[in-house]
Amino acid sequence: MGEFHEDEIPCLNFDLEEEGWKGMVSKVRDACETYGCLFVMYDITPKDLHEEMLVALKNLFDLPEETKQKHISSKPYSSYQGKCPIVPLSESFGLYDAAQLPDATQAFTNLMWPQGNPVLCETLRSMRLKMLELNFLILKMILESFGVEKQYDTLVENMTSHSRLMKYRVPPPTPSNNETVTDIGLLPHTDKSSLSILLQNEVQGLQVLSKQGTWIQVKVPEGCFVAIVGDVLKAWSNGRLQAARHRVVMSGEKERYSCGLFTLPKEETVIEVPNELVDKDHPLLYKPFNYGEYFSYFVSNTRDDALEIFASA
Ligand SMILES: O=C(O)CCC(=O)C(=O)O
Ligand SMILES: [Fe+2]
Repeated sequence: MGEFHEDEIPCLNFDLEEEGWKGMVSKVRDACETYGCLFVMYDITPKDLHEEMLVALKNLFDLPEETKQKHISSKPYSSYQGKCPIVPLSESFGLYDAAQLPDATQAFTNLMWPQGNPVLCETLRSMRLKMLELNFLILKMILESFGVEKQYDTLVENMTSHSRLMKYRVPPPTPSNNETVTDIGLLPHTDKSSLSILLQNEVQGLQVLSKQGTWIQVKVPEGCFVAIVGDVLKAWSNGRLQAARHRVVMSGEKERYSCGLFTLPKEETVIEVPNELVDKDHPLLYKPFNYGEYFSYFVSNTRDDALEIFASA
């Protein structure tokens, strides 16, 4: 088990005027290779959107259970998930494409508040757009760092998005009879996305597995986003970028709220390592594969090593 300090995960201030684009591109690439994740300070307008979003999340999860259960989707990981016996501390909503389709946010808010809630709807929409913008900005930096920025327009065309809204309850006190209680909020996984952007309240709980195999308690600086490399970028980059395995472990006495914006390829897209990323020192690790087929394979097998089994060359 190697040494690993939480504060090694870089926190980058995306004030590009001050730092310069090229310098930032190389720092993002380093972080994605070394940790598969980074913190980003990203200028938010209006300034308190982050706080408004956290209030919106609380209001949403405070709704009665039967209202929340109305959010049903045929897509996996999208319906409202309330009491789940494996991870009883967490509750979540998934929304497909919601960042790009303004009507989807409206439809969702109308379902939750039939009398309307325009303020909350606007907060959700603005925050999702901000997170989508940041997601694409980082993807652009990654392509540029590999000298394949000409692929950016195609990547954007072939990309869709998914967002998740999450609440984690306070874990129950440890019983005196030594019975184990679960403090797991979210089981260990790698994201099936290209890149994920997360936002959270002040309650920490996210843990990332280091290359050395130890769980790192991540301390997300206030107001920062977390960017996490998903399976798709790992495969596309011929294994050079790390898909960070992560989980949520709850402690303390406050509820945790978070929200994620995931970019993912449209179902029919073929993920293929660019020729520029294959050479004598970097033999091809992943054969071309169809994203929709990979996702279905994962949904029906939910194996940790799904990517390796499905797409190894
Ligand atoms: O709540 C978090 O911070 C993590 C969420 C997450 O990993 C996910 O939704 O994939
Ligand atoms: Fe995740």
